[in-house]
Amino acid sequence: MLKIIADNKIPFLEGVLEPYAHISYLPGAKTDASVIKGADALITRTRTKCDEKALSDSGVKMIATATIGFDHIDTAYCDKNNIKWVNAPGCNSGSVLQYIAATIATLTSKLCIDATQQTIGIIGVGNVGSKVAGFANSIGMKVLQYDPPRAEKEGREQFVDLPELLAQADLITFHVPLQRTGIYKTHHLGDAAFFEQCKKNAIIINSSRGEVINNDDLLAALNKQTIGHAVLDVWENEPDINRGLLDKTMIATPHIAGYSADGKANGTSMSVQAISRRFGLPLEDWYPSNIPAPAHPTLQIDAQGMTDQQVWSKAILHTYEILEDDQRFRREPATFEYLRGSYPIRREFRAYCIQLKNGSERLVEMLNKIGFGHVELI
Ligand SMILES: NC(=O)c1ccc[n+]([C@@H]2O[C@H](COP(=O)([O-])OP(=O)(O)OC[C@H]3O[C@@H](n4cnc5c(N)ncnc54)[C@H](O)[C@@H]3O)[C@@H](O)[C@H]2O)c1
Ligand SMILES: O=C(O)[C@H](O)[C@H](O)COP(=O)(O)O
Repeated sequence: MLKIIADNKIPFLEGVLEPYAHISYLPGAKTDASVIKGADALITRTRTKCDEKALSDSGVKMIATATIGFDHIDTAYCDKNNIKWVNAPGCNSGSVLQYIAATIATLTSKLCIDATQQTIGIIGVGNVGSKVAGFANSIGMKVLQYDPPRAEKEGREQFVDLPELLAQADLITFHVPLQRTGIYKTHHLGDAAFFEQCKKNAIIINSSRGEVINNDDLLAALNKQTIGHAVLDVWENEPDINRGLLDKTMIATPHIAGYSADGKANGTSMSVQAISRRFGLPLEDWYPSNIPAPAHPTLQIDAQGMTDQQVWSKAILHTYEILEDDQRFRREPATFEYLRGSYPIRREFRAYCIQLKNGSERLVEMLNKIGFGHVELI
């Protein structure tokens, strides 16, 4: 019988593959060579290091990671050794969008900023970055996009170069993969020289990978007030993060930007479907049917006397109050992995209905563009 090892923190998976495979659920960080030996396939998260040390002599034929990022997989080793690997492109991009939207709603309110007067610089415009660009456009921000691999393929028209972005952007948000080498290297893309080129009050947001920013340089830039603020979901050396940097951040979370239930369901189903295709199982269309509904799926807003920004902020923060994650984390930063493993159910915008009293067609269109499931004037 097919033997599969799956990370025990992948939701919606239990019971699905059991009719066709012997499946063991193990903690991701402890899934090493000693337990992998003899398995045909792995279903992982980012915490399982899939490298030569773990895989050589294991017999593993396929690795499916239920995540967007795949920097925990030595893809060159896998390719050379005929181990098929797949990630789950875009699976939780809607969740990261919700994280960025909640960040913008929170910051604009805290700092009394009019979003329509702000320029956002997006570094990496793939699945997540393009959703962030669409959101920023829909709330009236000016958007600058930096993505050299795309610019090379598609032409430079919709992209700027990095110095231009850094000179103009009030908010800078990273959505690149972690690449340690090569012409498109992103490791420590955010370093001292990068922060020197930013506007003095620039807000840096990182929800991509911790190592994309040199955390010591970011802390120094915050201390020297070379930049204004930082919002971090990802950190160098997780879970043992730089506590000095944590203290200086405006919003801090333990790598949960992609943790919506929707994103996890997408990731799990993409992994199951890929395993199914590889091993000929009848689960090629499988998708979880048990995603919990939001506690309060309908929100009524009386827009009388409110600005558009107040309305969309209220709608966004109803779905995701990001400061609750921030506070939980700051209270006990040492519980980084526990907070991730016990993350509450969060549903994305599409699971919500917004009823607008005294609203306008313009606001309805804006909320629809943001991605709410249903928006109506009442
Ligand atoms: N915090 C979280 O929970 C969370 C959730 C999902 C994804 N992520 C991470 O977010 C990142 C983006 O995810 P995605 O789904 O948008 O990935 P993606 O592959 O769809 O897009 C990445 C984009 O970055 C561009 N890029 C590559 N090298 C670049 C460089 N040197 N400079 C600028 N742009 C460059 C690519 O051309 C591509 O368009 C990944 O690192 C992923 O692991 C984090
Ligand atoms: O790459 C991704 O998809 C995200 O970073 C994801 O949220 C990582 O989750 P993990 O596997 O670490 O639980």
